[in-house]
This record gives sequence, C-alpha cells and structure tokens, in this order.
Amino acid sequence: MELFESLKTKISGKGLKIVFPEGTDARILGAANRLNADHLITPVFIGNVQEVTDTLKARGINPEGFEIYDPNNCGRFDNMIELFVQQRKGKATAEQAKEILKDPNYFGTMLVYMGIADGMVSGAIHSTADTVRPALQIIKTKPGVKSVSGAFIMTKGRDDNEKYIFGDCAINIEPDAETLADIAYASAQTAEVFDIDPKVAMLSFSTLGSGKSDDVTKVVEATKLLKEAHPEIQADGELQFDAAFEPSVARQKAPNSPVAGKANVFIFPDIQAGNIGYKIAQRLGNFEAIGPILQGLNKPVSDLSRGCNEEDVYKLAIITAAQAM
Ligand SMILES: CC(C)(COP(=O)(O)OP(=O)(O)OC[C@H]1O[C@@H](n2cnc3c(N)ncnc32)[C@H](O)[C@@H]1OP(=O)(O)O)[C@@H](O)C(=O)NCCC(=O)NCCS
Ligand SMILES: CC(=O)OP(=O)(O)O
Repeated sequence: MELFESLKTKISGKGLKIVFPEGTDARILGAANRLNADHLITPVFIGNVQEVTDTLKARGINPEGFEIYDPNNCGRFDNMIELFVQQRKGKATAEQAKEILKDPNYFGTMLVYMGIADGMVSGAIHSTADTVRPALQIIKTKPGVKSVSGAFIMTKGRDDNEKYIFGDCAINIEPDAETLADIAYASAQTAEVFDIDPKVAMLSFSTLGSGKSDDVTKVVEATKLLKEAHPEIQADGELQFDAAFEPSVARQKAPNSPVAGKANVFIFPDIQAGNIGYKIAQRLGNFEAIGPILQGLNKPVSDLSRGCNEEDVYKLAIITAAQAM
C-alpha cells in the first residue's frame, strides 16, 4: 500500500480537527480544501468568520465543513487567557496573554491544548522558531521526553518504495550527546509509524574512529547512550553517510557493523548538517521531504518549510492527524 494510503485509511471519517493558522496562503487553502473534500480532516481556520468565508469562496472553495475561530470574538477567550497564564507559570500576566493570544500560532496552539482541535499545521509563512515556540511553551513534552525534535520522512527518491527518516533537521541547534541519543530514539519511533523497521545510523564525518574531534566524540557518546537505553534498537555510529547507506562502502569502512550499508534512519550531528542534508536530498536528489514532523510533544503540532508546496501541506496534515489518534 502506498505510504500515505494506510494513514489516510486510519484517519478517514474520524472528524479530526486540524488548525491551519495560515489560512490566507494559497498552498494551505488548496490542501485544506482537498483534505476536507476527501473526508480526511475538518480544517480549522483562524480569523474573522466573514473574512475567512469570503477568502474561501473567492478561491472557489466551499466553506461547508470548515470551522472558523475568531480571536477577537471567541466565547472561550477568557478561559484561554486563564489557561495560558496558568501554563506559563509566572512568565506571562493576563494582560500579556491577551496580546500574545492574538498571534494565530499562539491561538491555534491553545485550541489544540484545550482539546478544541486535535493538531496544528503551520510554518508555510512563519519561521520554524515562531511556529514551534508556542507548542514548546504550552503543549510541552510527553512524560519522559526531554527534547522535542523535528524529523522528515524522505520518500520517492530513486524509486517509489524508498523511505527514510532524517532527524533532527529542525529544532535542536547544537544537541549534546544525551539530546542526540533522544533524537535518535524518537526518530526510530517515528520510523515505525511509516512501517520502517528502524536501522539507525549516527552520522558524522568519521566512520568508527577514522577521524578525531570533539564532534566525533559527541556522536560516539550519543551512540553509546542510545544503545544502553534502548538495546532493542539496531543502531551504530559514528558512521559517514556513504558507510551508513552504501553496502559496498560499508564492507570497506565498517564490515562488522549491524547497520552500515542498510541504515534507514539517519541522525545528523547537529541542525546545520540535518537541515542542509534534507534540503540537498530534496532539491538535488528529488526526494519528497515531508516534515518537519515534531517528535516528543504532548499533542501533535507540525511545522512546514516555507518552501513547501500544496502536496507537502496535504501530507503533513495527514501525518499530524494520525499522530492525534
Ligand atoms: C526551537 C527554538 C525556537 C526554541 O528556542 P527559543 O525560542 O529561544 O526558546 P527558549 O529557549 O526561550 O525556550 C522556550 C521554551 O521552549 C522550551 N524548549 C526550547 N527548546 C526545546 C526543545 N528542543 N524541546 C523541548 N522544549 C524546548 C524551553 O524549555 C522553554 O520552555 P519555558 O518557556 O516553559 O521554560 C530554537 O531552539 C530554535 O530557533 N531552533 C532552530 C529553529 C530553526 O530555525 N530551524 C531551521 C528551520 S526548520
Ligand atoms: C524546515 C525548514 O527548513 O523550514 P524553513 O524552510 O521554513 O526554514
């Protein structure tokens, strides 16, 4: 079954509500319309009800099936302020909350936090920092998870059956060894959502001691922490990408590795490598890159790249709805 077909079957007809705080963007409008028409989710838009309805109609979109919440005319706004102030634990007054919650990313995140919506997809216009900060502050991490991270499902590269997970390409700028191990574990779990049996490569510029630096030491330490905490996961590092991916290079550089040459979950040593790496695979390698899928949050919020297209929005919303189940 095609990668997204099983996720579509899972969410179809369940009425899951996904907030799109960027309802004026053509890519968001197009994707939300298709998701609604395909009975996959109920799109939730933010803004003046008449203005949003007019925007939809002007694009030839039937507003039926959409839900619209207006921060300036919302019966639950006072309750929202109260809950926000409570959750920020002394970091925002009610006065400040009233202003902050006019920001559609904060308002949308609160809809998810309050259970009015099941998930949120944003970031087609906003930067990652502005998209995810409300979720980090309000929705927070799942029990036992220290760091939220962002992974991509990379598909349809050289053939339609290829699928890999790349992480962290989005959140943790300079992860330490412990954070890197957490990212690897979360990414292995994300792999399973897509029926990938995870084989985790902890990437570096060095393979099993061929290079020396503090950065290599960090990756070695992260691999050790991952294996200690989750011996059930097949993982190895440090590995260069060619050793992790290409069997002939693996035979030369890491002949005894359980993962080299067949890795399908690639963990980058920092966000510079991860973000550059996924965009190279996407733009030069023609892979479809869907994400960043945020891992480790209490409720699903997904970021988009500002370079996304309508299909990316459509697919990321499907993943977000599936995470809500
Ligand atoms: C994610 C990011 C915005 C958070 O940094 P920030 O806005 O400066 O946030 P702060 O450090 O002030 O933290 C804000 C809250 O988020 C929490 N937080 C920050 N990073 C977190 C993480 N990785 N996991 C979980 N919580 C996190 C903090 O604990 C803090 O919570 P609190 O306010 O309740 O105490 C920042 O790490 C970042 O910019 N990352 C790179 C984003 C990017 O440009 N990606 C490339 C394109 S995808
Ligand atoms: C994921 C990502 O790189 O996002 P953006 O392109 O919006 O910075």
